[in-house]
Amino acid sequence: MASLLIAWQLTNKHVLIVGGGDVASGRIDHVLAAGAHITLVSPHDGLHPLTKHHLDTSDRISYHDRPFLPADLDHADMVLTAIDDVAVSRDIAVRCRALRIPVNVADDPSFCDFYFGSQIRQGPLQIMVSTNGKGPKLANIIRRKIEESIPRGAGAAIEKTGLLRERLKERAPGVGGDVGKRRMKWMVELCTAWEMDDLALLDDSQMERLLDEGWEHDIVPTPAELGVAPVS
Ligand SMILES: C[C@@]1(CC(=O)O)c2cc3[nH]c(cc4nc(cc5[nH]c(cc(n2)[C@H]1CCC(=O)O)[C@@](C)(CC(=O)O)[C@@H]5CCC(=O)O)C(CC(=O)O)=C4CCC(=O)O)c(CCC(=O)O)c3CC(=O)O
Ligand SMILES: NC(=O)C1=CN([C@@H]2O[C@H](COP(=O)(O)OP(=O)(O)OC[C@H]3O[C@@H](n4cnc5c(N)ncnc54)[C@H](O)[C@@H]3O)[C@@H](O)[C@H]2O)C=CC1
Repeated sequence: MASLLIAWQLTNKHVLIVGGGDVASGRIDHVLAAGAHITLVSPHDGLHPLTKHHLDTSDRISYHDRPFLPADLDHADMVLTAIDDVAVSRDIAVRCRALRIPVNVADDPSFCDFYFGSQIRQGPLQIMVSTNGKGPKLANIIRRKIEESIPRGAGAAIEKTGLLRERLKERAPGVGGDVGKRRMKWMVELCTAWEMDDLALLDDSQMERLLDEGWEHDIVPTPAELGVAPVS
């Protein structure tokens, strides 16, 4: 079976991480990037230097210097185990299943509700390569190849497009219906007609003109018409 690929929103949710070694330090990175609060349970003598660094630098981690206790699962929205004790890992996973808490078990895929993947983050651009558990090292190698081929302006273009879509929704508010259809059609035409590098260069006033001269007249001006010029 394939898996469902989604971008799970974790802002202000509570994630329990059990274990503080090499694998856990990577999990902490990803979970902090997603804006969640972390409870980390792991004896201090097994902490990886990167885990210690996270503890020193983030105020979103509550740390407990001890082995896992079942009460740690109270109030957890998600649980990640990354420990070198498969019996404990599986016990935690079974408890999570009973409580219907989604769980990832780093050392036993058959107990995972979801897998991690090899990730790229460039501003709002997020790419994850998954081999569905078959070949994590190959996921890493493929991710590096993809990284090399991402257009340089992609992150900035997405950022600007996000701002433009917000302004468009302020100007033409409403969810769904005719206004939704019209907004989507215009955004599709704009993103198709413009190069990513041009979108990345849009400044505040050009964005306003794009809405005044483009959206209001149901046309898509060219970058040159708005004075958007790539630096040569
Ligand atoms: C199922 C999954 C569950 C999960 O962790 O969510 C899982 C499971 C296991 N990994 C193991 C080993 C290794 N994992 C890596 C690396 C990564 N593993 C990651 C994800 C996943 N690993 C999920 C599926 C991913 C997918 O679908 O493709 C990555 C992509 C993401 C991340 O962990 O953040 C990250 C690269 C991050 C990056 O590059 O960015 C390396 C390479 C290295 O260390 O250099 C090795 C050694 C080489 C090898 O085995 O390939 C073992 C022990 C196997 C054994 O004992 O023999 C198990 C358990 C098992 O398979 O039984
Ligand atoms: N999914 C993946 O990508 C990968 C998974 N693994 C597997 O993941 C597991 C963790 O790997 P590493 O981080 O490299 O191991 P590690 O040995 O560096 O770290 C294990 C951590 O778990 C802690 N721990 C052990 N028992 C605990 C308990 N009962 N409660 C709380 N904390 C406990 C230890 O103190 C230590 O901090 C291993 O079983 C390994 O085989 C390894 C590489 C990649």
